Amino acid sequence: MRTGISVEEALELVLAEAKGELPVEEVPLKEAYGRVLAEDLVSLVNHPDQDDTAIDGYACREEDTLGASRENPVRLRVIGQSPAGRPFAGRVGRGEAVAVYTGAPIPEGADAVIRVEDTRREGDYVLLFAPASPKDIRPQGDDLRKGEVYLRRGDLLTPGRLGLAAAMGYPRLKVFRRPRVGILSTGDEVVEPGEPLPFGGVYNSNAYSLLGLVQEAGGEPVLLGKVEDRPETVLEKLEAAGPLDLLLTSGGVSMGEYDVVRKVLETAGEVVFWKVKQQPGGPLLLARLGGLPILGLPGNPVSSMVTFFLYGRPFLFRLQRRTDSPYRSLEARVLTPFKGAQGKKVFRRGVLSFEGELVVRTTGNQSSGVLRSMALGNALVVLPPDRDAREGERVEVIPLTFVL
Ligand SMILES: Nc1nc2c(c(=O)[nH]1)N[C@H]1C(S)=C(S)[C@@H](COP(=O)(O)OP(=O)(O)OC[C@H]3O[C@@H](n4cnc5c(N)ncnc54)[C@H](O)[C@@H]3O)O[C@H]1N2
Ligand code: MOO
Repeated sequence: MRTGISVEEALELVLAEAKGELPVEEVPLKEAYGRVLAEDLVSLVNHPDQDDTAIDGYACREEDTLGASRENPVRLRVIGQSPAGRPFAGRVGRGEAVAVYTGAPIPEGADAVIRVEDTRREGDYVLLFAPASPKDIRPQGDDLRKGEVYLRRGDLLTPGRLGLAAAMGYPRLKVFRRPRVGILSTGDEVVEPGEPLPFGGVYNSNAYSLLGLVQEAGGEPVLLGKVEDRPETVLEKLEAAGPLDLLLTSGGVSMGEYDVVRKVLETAGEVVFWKVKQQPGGPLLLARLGGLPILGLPGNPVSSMVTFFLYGRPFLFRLQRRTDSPYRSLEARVLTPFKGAQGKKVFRRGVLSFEGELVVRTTGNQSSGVLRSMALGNALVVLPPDRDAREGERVEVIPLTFVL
């Protein structure tokens, strides 16, 4: 077992556990939002399908209209129309025009369009007060070319990508099965909301903040309740949970030897590391039980959330082969001081905003037990070991908003 490792080493060891392949399932487009593509998508069509018009007006030959103006209009004979979806079948010859509507194919023979505002219809004829131009013709395949790959395995299906998949002609998509993430709480003082709170008790907030974080990361949370004192209960809960891709435990990792989860992991499984040089979340533990990776998150409400965000989320992204990063760093100017820690990388909670530049303020009390900081804050302020941040300095911040 390794111990007292850096944040970077810990992340590497966690990611090395994301070896499994998630099964692939097929879903209709209307259920695919927020899922992760399991295949590259090649466009089945061109978009536009043909050269088409971006404006309502008339299609004609540019050379027939050169020099047209208010004073000297050009007169063309209207030989038909081409609404979107019902293309004009004939050919546009010299001195002729076809009425076209946005999205309609440009009729054969025409190489320019003019907007209706620059014309006047006179029975079978149209007067052009300006030259027609090719600039409002959208060439075939301007957006999508048949046979080209526009979406890749591992791409999160955002609204724009869902629309793109539809535009490429796919009614159903192959996506990865959501990773199943077990959430197991420990601690005799922990009770479920709704139950009476005994003396010294605390409501189980970790299970629910983790449930939200797992869902944000594309996973399917499986609430496993609370572990009792007997080591067998851990194994019983795991058996009852069915197959999992990751297990999160919360609590009972700081001192270890009295903790039931740690006992089980040391005897029935294998501890990879325990303790990372960071705050909050220093007592983080990584283990395996059978083939199942386990993150032993510290019990303090802020610590369990921050460690999931820094390690659990990247693990789930890697497992889903996600092409986007689990988090990103920005630089912001500090408007309130933040305190660092000796020998530890520190993750304070802040409110990030744009006020002519990116600025960050503290959420207030930075204790690992003050969950309000995670509810108020929208960013982690990252301080290297042995470094405070004074007002006016620039610091690294990691937004906690989940799609950038
Ligand atoms: N002597 C030492 N004491 C502590 C150390 C240490 O190194 N030496 N480390 C501190 C740090 S850092 C942290 S973080 C915590 C981690 O503690 P555990 O993971 O063992 O968690 P617990 O002791 O069970 O609980 C800590 C705290 O969190 C509350 N908690 C636990 N589970 C939940 C839950 N599901 N929902 C809400 N709150 C929960 C619990 O009541 C405690 O207040 O240890 C420090 N101590
Ligand atoms: O570092 Mo512990 O994780 O909150 O106090």
